[in-house]
Amino acid sequence: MSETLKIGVAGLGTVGVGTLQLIEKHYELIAQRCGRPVLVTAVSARDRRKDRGLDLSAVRWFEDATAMAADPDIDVVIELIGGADGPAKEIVEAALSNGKHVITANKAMIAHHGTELAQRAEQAGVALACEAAVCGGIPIIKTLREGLAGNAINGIYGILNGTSNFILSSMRDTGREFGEVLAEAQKLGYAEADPGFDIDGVDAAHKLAILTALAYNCEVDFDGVHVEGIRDVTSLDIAFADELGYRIKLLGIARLTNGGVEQRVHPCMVRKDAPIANVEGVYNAVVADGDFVGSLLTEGEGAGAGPTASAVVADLIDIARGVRLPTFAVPASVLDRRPSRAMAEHWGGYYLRLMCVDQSGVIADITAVLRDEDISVESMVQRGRGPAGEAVPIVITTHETTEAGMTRALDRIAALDTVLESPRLIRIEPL
Ligand SMILES: NC(=O)C1=CN([C@@H]2O[C@H](COP(=O)(O)OP(=O)(O)OC[C@H]3O[C@@H](n4cnc5c(N)ncnc54)[C@H](O)[C@@H]3O)[C@@H](O)[C@H]2O)C=CC1
Ligand SMILES: N[C@@H](CC=O)C(=O)O
Ligand code: NA
Repeated sequence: MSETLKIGVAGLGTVGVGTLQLIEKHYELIAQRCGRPVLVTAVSARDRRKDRGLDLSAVRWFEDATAMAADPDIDVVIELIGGADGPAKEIVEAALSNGKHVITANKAMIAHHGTELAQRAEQAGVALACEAAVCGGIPIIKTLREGLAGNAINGIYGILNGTSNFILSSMRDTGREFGEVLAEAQKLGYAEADPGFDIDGVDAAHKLAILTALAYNCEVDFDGVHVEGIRDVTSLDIAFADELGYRIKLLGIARLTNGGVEQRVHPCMVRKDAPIANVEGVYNAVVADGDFVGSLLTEGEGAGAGPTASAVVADLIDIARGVRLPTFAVPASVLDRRPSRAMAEHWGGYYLRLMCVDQSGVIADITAVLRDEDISVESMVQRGRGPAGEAVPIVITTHETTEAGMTRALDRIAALDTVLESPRLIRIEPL
């Protein structure tokens, strides 16, 4: 067997601990598959005294992870700290400039600096691998870069955030409140250090920006993603969706447009019988439509220690085997720049929920605004009879129309005296 591959791991939280456990448990299996032993010889985290249930007695401890990244006795640095900038980026840059391969689960960093870091890795002749950064255990980067390499990708969409899918599924199935389910996702190790990234759609947008670069050979453009999260999705909307034959899912969607690319993350109404509607809990799924392969759905756990460690170690095994692949589907130096399509140009159906005073003329006023914007109503439901002055929900679904017209209509509807709360809008996605 050839020489041992020596690993330094920065960050020993959910993913770091899971990765060390996997490498320890499958030491023999990994050595067999790589034709050489793979050993964690150094680690760095914030608190040395913390009990992580790991035996670190034979491993060098670095207080300064950047020093670890520069240590001549380490071949591969695994960055599992998180954050687009700060220590994580410094460590990765130090590792690359010292000629070390890097593996990272850090989607925020790749979404913001992926093109530049991949170029640095290529110049240094080392790997920068990030399978764990997108959809945890699903090998979606490998799928796009390798398995579908012969296809032009017509479109790609998916459930890209485990925490928000867990919240939406649990709210629907158990009637539990948003906050309570989020706390459980945090306890299970699914959520980001700042869970706002999960529930406001930012984490899904990080992943979508990476998938777009892989699918369309373009630079990673996080700022080009339209982002909305699930904070405003209520149990009432979930119940109305069910009644109308839909489920609410937070989706990331990317498509080529004329000369550009459309990238959007927002809650969607999807028909209950669509495969993606039945992906529940912490599971993620990605549907890629290739021109020769057709539609391909991959599904698996998108967060948590085990699935994420599985992806980290898959990258590690590639490196140990001597496989050298670019971070994206083409070398970073030849990635194109593609302009993003504005959300105002979106064309689709809409679900609107309005909380209105229960009096005559209300519906006529609302439909008059929709008529003025040439928006055609598909269905309308009013529930209950409220006591005088109390709000009752009116739910409207529309045929396809423009986002710009819908935004103008909603501004006027929100200003009506009989509409008591901000209107809720959820886009209907025909998948
Ligand atoms: N938790 C999950 O399910 C998944 C997480 N990720 C990503 O993996 C990365 C790590 O996530 P988690 O393990 O959940 O986070 P975590 O918060 O559980 O762990 C972070 C670790 O980094 C250490 N750390 C912080 N600053 C440091 C520094 N300056 N030097 C050395 N260590 C430092 C902390 O002590 C802690 O051990 C993040 O980029 C996250 O987005 C990716 C996929 C799934
Ligand atoms: N917080 C993320 C973790 C995995 O990327 C999620 O919930 O999906
Ligand atoms: Na993955």
